[in-house]
Parts: sequence; structure tokens; C-alpha cells
Amino acid sequence: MIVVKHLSGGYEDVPIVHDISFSVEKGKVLGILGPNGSGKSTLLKVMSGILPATAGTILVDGKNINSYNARALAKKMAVLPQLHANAFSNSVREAVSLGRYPHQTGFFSSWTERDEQAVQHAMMQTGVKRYEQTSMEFLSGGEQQRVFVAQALAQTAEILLLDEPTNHLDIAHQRQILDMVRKEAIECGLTVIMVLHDMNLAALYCDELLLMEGGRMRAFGAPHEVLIASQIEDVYHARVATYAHPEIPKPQITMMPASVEHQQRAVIQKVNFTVTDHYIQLKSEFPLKTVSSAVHNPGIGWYDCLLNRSVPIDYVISDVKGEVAEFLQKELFSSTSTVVMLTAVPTELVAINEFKASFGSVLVAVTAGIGNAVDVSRTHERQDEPYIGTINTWVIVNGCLSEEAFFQAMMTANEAKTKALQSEDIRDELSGTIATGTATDSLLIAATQKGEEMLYGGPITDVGKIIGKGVFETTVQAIKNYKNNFRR
Ligand SMILES: Nc1ncnc2c1ncn2[C@@H]1O[C@H](COP(=O)(O)OP(=O)(O)OP(=O)(O)O)[C@@H](O)[C@H]1O
Repeated sequence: MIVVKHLSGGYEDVPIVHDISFSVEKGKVLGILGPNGSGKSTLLKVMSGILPATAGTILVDGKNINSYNARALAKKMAVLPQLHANAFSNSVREAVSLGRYPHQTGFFSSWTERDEQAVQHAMMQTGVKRYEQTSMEFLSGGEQQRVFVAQALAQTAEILLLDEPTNHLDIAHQRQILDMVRKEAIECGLTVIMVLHDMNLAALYCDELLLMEGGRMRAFGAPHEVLIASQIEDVYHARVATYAHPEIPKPQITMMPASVEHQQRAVIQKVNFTVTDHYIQLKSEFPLKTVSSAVHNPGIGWYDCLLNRSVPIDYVISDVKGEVAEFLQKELFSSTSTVVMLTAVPTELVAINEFKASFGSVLVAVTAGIGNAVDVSRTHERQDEPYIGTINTWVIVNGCLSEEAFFQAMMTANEAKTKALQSEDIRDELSGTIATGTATDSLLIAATQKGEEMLYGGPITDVGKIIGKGVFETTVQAIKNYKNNFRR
């Protein structure tokens, strides 16, 4: 464990870091973040004794580091500096072996089994074993960086101070080094403090983060407590947004360009829709921000092509996603910019309407197959397997929605759909009660994201009112189309 209390220090007559206090427990990884020149490297140098502290204390295992001699401290603490001054004529093996110097007792001391094991382990962990005999000067920048990490690891110290350990590394090697650092921390009880520039990597690999600003601590805590968009914007003077990592409960940061490319105020109109025997297509000249429960490209994304594809009523396929991917390839649709829904309804029964609004307009397209309509409050009484999508609803907003508004728009649209089923007296055949939808309905909200941002999309907002009316009327029309078709 390392405890830093009110630490200040810097270069001769130039104080750089001021009043830094934090602690890192054994087995934990701390990431130090901050803009260029904020004092990250200087802090590591003061902590490792390379630069003198002008105030404050550093305790390692409860003892002030001033009470350790240089060799004893090197056994406790290994440092990977930002710039390396190692002799480049060395072989990789020799360079890594330099990490063992604190463990050598005299100039002619013998190389022990433990020294050998530490060097071998470090070379294996960093993936440089295969260059063992190669001279350092023949390695790429990234390969050399991994050798320096191996050298610090070979020191087998309890505390690792790493200044930008992922410098020069490609993403696979960044992952390899950071995975290794984390594994060593957890399995061998190492305490790791590392300076990282990449906030996303820092969030993923560090237990806690220290954010530096002008030589002082601006924030310290778990990644979600430090990587707050407003705080990062303030410290880095750059516009950012945070989002959730798709698999790990850690925040991620994305940069927002200072000036958003000014696109022309293009709008989506009915002419952008094409209806063929096989699908209903909306093709936009620019990507639309989309939230949907589609089969292909569901969730949140930017897409310029929406497809509602009609499949036979007996379309039962174990690998629906694979079949849809094949269809897109065969029909020459771009897999990465197309959202696909499936319907058993003939495409000619689609209802498409445009509704004018104060902010622009809203287009609604619905295919409504109601043969297997259900009352959601009674489905627990059923044993049925799900069918393919039957009421597919698209809402295209010529306007700009906030994240919140997108989800509220989904709720508003769904409520309007349910009201349309009630109005048309569509019933759950088993329970005899009014249906609320069908077994596998799908919904999509897309917006051009142009114009003033609309913060909310609930039923009494400008956009919600149009969505409510638009989805209700269009669903009623689509149900009527369906009924008329099957009555014929
Ligand atoms: N040898 C030195 N003598 C005097 N000042 C120095 C020296 N080295 C660095 N500094 C100054 O100390 C300040 C902090 O530098 P430091 O290298 O600690 O920042 P950093 O946060 O690590 O930056 P970067 O992200 O660019 O690596 C800078 O203003 C720098 O100019």
C-alpha cells in the first residue's frame, strides 16, 4: 500500500505539483490523468524520489520512503519512466535483466534462479521473449516499450509506477500490457500507479482515477466519479460526452468536434419511401439517429437506410440474423448502414403518412398484421412460441431529439399503437380481451437531428403530440388495410 500526504515538489526552484494526497491499496490500479503539462510525470518522479519533495510524505507499507536506502526502495518500487535512457546496444534479455539490479548484492554477484525466473516471467508476460537475443536498436518503438515494461516487471517490486506504459503500442498490445498489469495487480498483490492519456483505457483498467490540473488534484475517485463530462470539458477545454461501455460497467468518453459539419437542412419526405413487393424502404441522403428493436442493427445508431421486409407467413428460421445478413448481401444493401425489420404483411398494405409540426414534421409508417394480437396482461396464460414481427412502426422525426426524448417517443408511440388496437376493437383470441399489440411488434424512432434539440418526447410535448396522433391514425389505417385485404 502507498499513502501520499500533502505532497509538493518539482524541479529546482520550480514548484510543479502541489498538495497531493491519496492512497492506493495493495492489488489496486490507480490511473493518473490530466492535460499536457499538468504535472503527471513530475508527480511520479517526486513519488519515486527522482525529484525531491518540498513538502509532504510518502508512506510505503507504513514507512516513510526517506527511511529506505536506494536499493531497498528499488526493491519496493519499480518505475517505468516516460523517456528511457537505456543503452540501446543491449539485447532484449540484457535490457530486461537490468531490472534485477536492486537484487544484486555486489558487483560480481551471481545470477540466481530467482533472478532468472523474474526475467523469464517478465519477458513472457509482455510478449518479448521471442526477441530475447535481438538488439534493442532493431526493435520498433512499440516493441521497445514492451521491453521497458518487462524491465520494470522484472524488478518484482510491490509498487509499479508506470509513465504512459501504452506509449507507441497498437490496440492489441495496449490490451496485452494493461491486461497483464491488472492480472499482476490482482494475482500478485501489486500496487500499480500509471499515467495514461487515454481516458477510456484508464476507465477500463483502473480501480480509481486521479485527475490533475495545473499541478493540483482536480478529482480523485472511481472512474464514474472522475469522468464526468462537465469536469473533463473544464479541465481539458474540449467538448466531450460520456456513454456506457457495452459490456463493462465503466464510463467511456467520446470527443465532440468543436464545429459540427453544417449539413444542409435536408428533410425526410414521403418521396424518400419506396415500396416493392419485397420491402418498404426509406432511403435518406444522410444518416438518421435511430433507436429501434429491429432484427438487424437494433439499439442506438446512425443509419441511412430503413427496411421493413415482407417474408412468407411460414418464415421460420433458426438463424434469423444470419438469413437477414445474407439477404442484405444478395440485394446489395450495406449491412452497416441498414436497419431491418421483418413483417408477414404484404408490403402494399403499409400506411405511410406525413404530419406537419411546429419544429418540422413527423412521418409514420406502419404495417399491421393483427392475426396474432395479444393482451399483454394475459400472455402469461399462453404457451405460444413467438411469431415474426407483425405490427412494425416507424416514426421519422424531422427534428432533433435528446436521448431522453428518443425513449419517451418510443413510449408515446407504443401507447398510441395500443390505443389504435382498442379503437379498432382488436382482441386477444384466447382471452377475448382487447389486444395491446402482437407477440413480436417492432418499433423504430429515427430523427434527422437538425434544428433545436427537443428535450422531451412525452405525450404533451410538441413532438409527442404529433407522434401520438400520427401513430394512432396510421396504425388504424394499417389495420383497416389488413382487415380489408383479408376480407377480400
Ligand atoms: N526539467 C524540468 N525543469 C523545469 N520544468 C520542467 C521540467 N520538466 C518538466 N517541467 C515542467 O513541469 C510541468 C509539468 O510537466 P510534466 O511532464 O509533469 O507534465 P505531464 O502532465 O506529465 O505532461 P504530458 O502529458 O505532456 O506528459 C510542465 O510545465 C513542464 O514544462
